[in-house]
Amino acid sequence: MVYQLIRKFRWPLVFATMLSILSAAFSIGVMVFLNQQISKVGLGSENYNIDVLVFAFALMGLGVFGVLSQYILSRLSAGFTAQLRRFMVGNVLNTNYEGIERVGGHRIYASLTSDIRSLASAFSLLPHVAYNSAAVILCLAYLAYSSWQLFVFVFIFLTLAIGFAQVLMNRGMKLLKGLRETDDNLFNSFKALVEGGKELNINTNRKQHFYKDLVVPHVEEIKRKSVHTELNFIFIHNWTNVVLFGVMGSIVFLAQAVFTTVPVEVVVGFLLIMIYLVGPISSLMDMYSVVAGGVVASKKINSLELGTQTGRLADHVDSKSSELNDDWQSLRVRDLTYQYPSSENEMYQFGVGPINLDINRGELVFVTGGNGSGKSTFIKALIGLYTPNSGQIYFDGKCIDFDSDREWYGQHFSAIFSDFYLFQHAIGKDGQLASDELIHQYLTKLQLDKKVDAQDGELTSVSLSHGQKKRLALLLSYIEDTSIYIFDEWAADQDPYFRKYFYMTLLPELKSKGKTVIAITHDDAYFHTADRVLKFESGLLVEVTENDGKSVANPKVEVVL
Ligand SMILES: Nc1ncnc2c1ncn2[C@@H]1O[C@H](COP(=O)(O)OP(=O)(O)OP(=O)(O)O)[C@@H](O)[C@H]1O
Repeated sequence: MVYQLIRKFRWPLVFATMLSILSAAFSIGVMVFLNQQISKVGLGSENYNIDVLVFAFALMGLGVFGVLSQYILSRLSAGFTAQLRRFMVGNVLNTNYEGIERVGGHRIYASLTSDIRSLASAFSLLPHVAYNSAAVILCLAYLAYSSWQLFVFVFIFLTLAIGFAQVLMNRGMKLLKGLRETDDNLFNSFKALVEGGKELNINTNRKQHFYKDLVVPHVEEIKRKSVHTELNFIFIHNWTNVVLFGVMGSIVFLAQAVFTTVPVEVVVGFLLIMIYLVGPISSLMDMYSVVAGGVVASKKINSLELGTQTGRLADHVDSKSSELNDDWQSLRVRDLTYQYPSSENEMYQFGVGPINLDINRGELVFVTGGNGSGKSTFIKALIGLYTPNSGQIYFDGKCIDFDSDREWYGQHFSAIFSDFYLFQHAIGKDGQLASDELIHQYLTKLQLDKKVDAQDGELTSVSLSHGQKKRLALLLSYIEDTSIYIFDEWAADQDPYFRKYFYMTLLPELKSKGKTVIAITHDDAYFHTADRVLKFESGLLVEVTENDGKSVANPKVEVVL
């Protein structure tokens, strides 16, 4: 994913790099020019005015190309970061729910924040890397030109020194990887800190345990690993300095004892360039930690495999591909099974099915069963949030292919899960924000008109009780106006009055409009209002009770397509 993005920016990156190299060439040019001028000190120069003009021109080039490359670079870096954010969010949105659940919210959040930052920093350094590399290469070329004997010595010395630094660099990469892994744990703690705010606030023992046994060990581990990693890069930095000054000292001593034929001004020029080289080489070594951090971040983002489950990788959000089937008449489930993927933390893998079931247009179906019997799991597989391991779902005879039809098929459902998230914008079937008038009608219907208002399709307040929030979620579902409604224990938080209103008025009303309702519920007092009650036990559909009271144990459905 990151590689694709870098490819997208390759031409502006090449342009900024070229400008950086030009800027480097000018700075080396100034150095070389000054070096040559030193030899004229005390002798006078015939071309004095021309020399001053050339120098002024070189300074101008240095400034202009410097500013230009830095400006293009900052624009490029901001553009890359923005594109990376869009890419990441787009790919999270285009990733199957299963994939999101597998990765875990905290890991996605960690990537959205720390990995994007690390990558953007590394990306913005690329032209600086080019600048400094160019400076080093040009300097070495000039050194070779001024004295090949001294250059051969410098080259061998530097090659050996870089070889040793490489060992430290590889170690640094490993340390950075380890450091990044601990970030995920810390983000998990941050998630608990925010989401478990109430529980932590009320319970001092829990607060203590959370702080001392969960957060502090993670923070300390990060501190320890950071110091360790930093120490590695400090070694690299100082090793570089020692090597460079070592080379300079050796040149001076070798010039006295071995290379006695090399003129003094060549040795002085050589040293001048070497002193200049300290800057670019040290910068390159310092940048290595940032670039390596970017490589680690890129690998981390790729390991999430966002968007790859759907085969799409994009900086946009997929939209409905074709017209919905609003006239559908039957939804048939055949031998459907779904098993959660294995994980280290789970004692066993829960699965549902094989399940056979026919649901007709306009039916009111209740799903019941003990906690953990698989009701929600089945519903998630039914509506395409989970991909069944085997079996088929036929929507009006069309066998749903979860690779190509998932998006389209999912559009026929509006769902309120027990752990729902309440969005503030009401979006209609046409994808547009609903009119405030329509929102008001539903606010009145759901007895929230005194608490909530609407402005340009947005609910003005969602600071409500949990039961009231669920009513707002119902309002959003109404406005979505799909043909199938899924309610996962919707009435569980409602007062007796509203619970009755839900079962006796709202659900029959939806049915009378031709909507199909599948509601997970434990409210047996209202089971008689449903057309059918499906009972789950240990992942299996064990009983179907028809509204005439007829009960069918272990129902087998005739396959009629
Ligand atoms: N994300 C998950 N990963 C792995 N296993 C899961 C996951 N979610 C649920 N399970 C397993 O599936 C089983 C059934 O969960 P499910 O949510 O379908 O039950 P349910 O019938 O809806 O229960 P409840 O009435 O308590 O909501 C659980 O006991 C659990 O072992």
